[in-house]
Amino acid sequence: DYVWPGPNDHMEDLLYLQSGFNRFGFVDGILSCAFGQNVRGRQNSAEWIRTAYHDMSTADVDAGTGGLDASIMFETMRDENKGSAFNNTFGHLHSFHTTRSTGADLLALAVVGSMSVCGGHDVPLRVGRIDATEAGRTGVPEPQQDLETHTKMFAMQGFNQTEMIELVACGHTLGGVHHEDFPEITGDDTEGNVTAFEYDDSQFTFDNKVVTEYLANKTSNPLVSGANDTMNSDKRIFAADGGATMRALSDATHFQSRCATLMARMIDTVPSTVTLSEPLTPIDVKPYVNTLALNANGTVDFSGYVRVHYGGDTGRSADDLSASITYVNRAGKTVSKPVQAVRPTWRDGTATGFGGISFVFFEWDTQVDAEEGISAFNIFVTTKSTNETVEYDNGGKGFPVKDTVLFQQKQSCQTFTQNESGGYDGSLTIAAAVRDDAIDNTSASELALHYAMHVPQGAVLERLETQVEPFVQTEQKIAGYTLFEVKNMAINDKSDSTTFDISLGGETAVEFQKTGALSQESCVPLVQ
Ligand code: HEM
Repeated sequence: DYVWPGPNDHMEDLLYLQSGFNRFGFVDGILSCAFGQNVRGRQNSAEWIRTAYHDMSTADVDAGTGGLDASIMFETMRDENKGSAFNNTFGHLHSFHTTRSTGADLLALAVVGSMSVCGGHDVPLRVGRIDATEAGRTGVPEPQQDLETHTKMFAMQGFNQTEMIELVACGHTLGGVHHEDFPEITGDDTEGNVTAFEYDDSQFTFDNKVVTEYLANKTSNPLVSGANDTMNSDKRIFAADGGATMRALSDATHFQSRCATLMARMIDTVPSTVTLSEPLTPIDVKPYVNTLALNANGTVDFSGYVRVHYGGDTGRSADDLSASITYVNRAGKTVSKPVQAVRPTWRDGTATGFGGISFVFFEWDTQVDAEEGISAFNIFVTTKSTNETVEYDNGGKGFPVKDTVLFQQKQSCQTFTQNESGGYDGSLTIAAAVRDDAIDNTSASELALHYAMHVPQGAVLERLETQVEPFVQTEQKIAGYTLFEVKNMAINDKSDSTTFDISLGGETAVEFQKTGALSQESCVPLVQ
């Protein structure tokens, strides 16, 4: 059973919080299946799926190398990777790239999201992919190659002949061929012109028209009916088994189910060194601690959200729910009366994600006595109509909270100033309050910032490198805590929105805090 915090919490947020309250907004690049930021000829959903296939297609499953590892971002200059789709795709993934969401996992999510937005069946999302740090081998299939070559290439990727036909048909239900990139196929090189794989705007829907139109001998697919037969790779592939697989795919339900299965296999083809998680499922009741910080009154501000899954087969209805928390002090004793968590008015406090999953949020905001401290909290969800309350205690131990080191967000800040060469120099200050009894036990110098610095690597995504920086003790002491700072640390302009952890004595004390929240804020002193 799920225990909070989990290693995939952030990916679960990216998958399930698309719109509404506390949205993460991965969907913004695929607001509809046809969406392409109004750039003529661009369809992001199609580009994202094509990018994933090109990244995966250089896998050698017997050798256990390649697969979905984002190596494509280093391979965009190759002839086998024509067009702007790959850089565009990673341009979107860029703002979601963190230590908890690799480029390759985000590319897998891009496929899952595109399938969802375009009306395909749900594709399960496993996570744990690791990003390549350099280009991989060549070997993406190209239209001018013959059937035997393609069959061998797909076999190397782990797909037999039937699966090759299916995967190509599943991919080529979206988008089309760009004239500027493939004039030898389309007979025209006008920028922005696209010959779609399907008639009547059906390339904007994940359906099996690419199959039925092919079987009816009336297809717009330029890889079937193109004037230059050498380039008609879909024609050769679709007919490879005499049409049996294509006839089977003319059944819409069979098409959808095979495509969901094969798209999942496509994104789950990873190097043998990678272990993928089980498919993510919506976490039933999940908390978010937004603030745990010392305030000027010498108490600890403790605020966050309770997120409850409703609808579907949960049996819950958002309007019939309320939530509260209680917390336990450092000694393990329940000290608080229930703290009511309030449903926000913003977006009705609800959010939805891929796969039609819905959540309702409740917000709590309270103060904890600094001396008594806090070690855990429990969540209570009440069904108002029946007055029935269920306690969620995270598998028995409560939802853990560490109050040894507090990240002082208000005392932290980040600024950027323009330098002489026209770029920006950043400066970051992070403040933390450390409980005095913890300093006595460990040397204060062991308090360290672990900063995920973005380092350019000749690709759209930067490499994330952990920069470890010691904190310096300040004179300021409040309520049994001493303030520490990493002051005016120089950061590059690629790192304007990243994350950090804080460790004490080699152990992580504060995790995955976002610096984006600090932008343009000035550090506010903690005055009593
Ligand atoms: C022998 C195998 C394949 C060949 C030769 C091939 C070839 C092509 C070509 C030439 C294009 C036009 C690209 C452009 O102009 O932007 C294209 C588009 C596309 N391909 Fe493939 N493809 C193959 C397999 C696949 C597979 C297995 C998938 C995914 C499962 C896929 C997904 C797509 C998508 C979604 C597009 C549309 C891109 C857009 O509209 O931007 N392809 N393919």
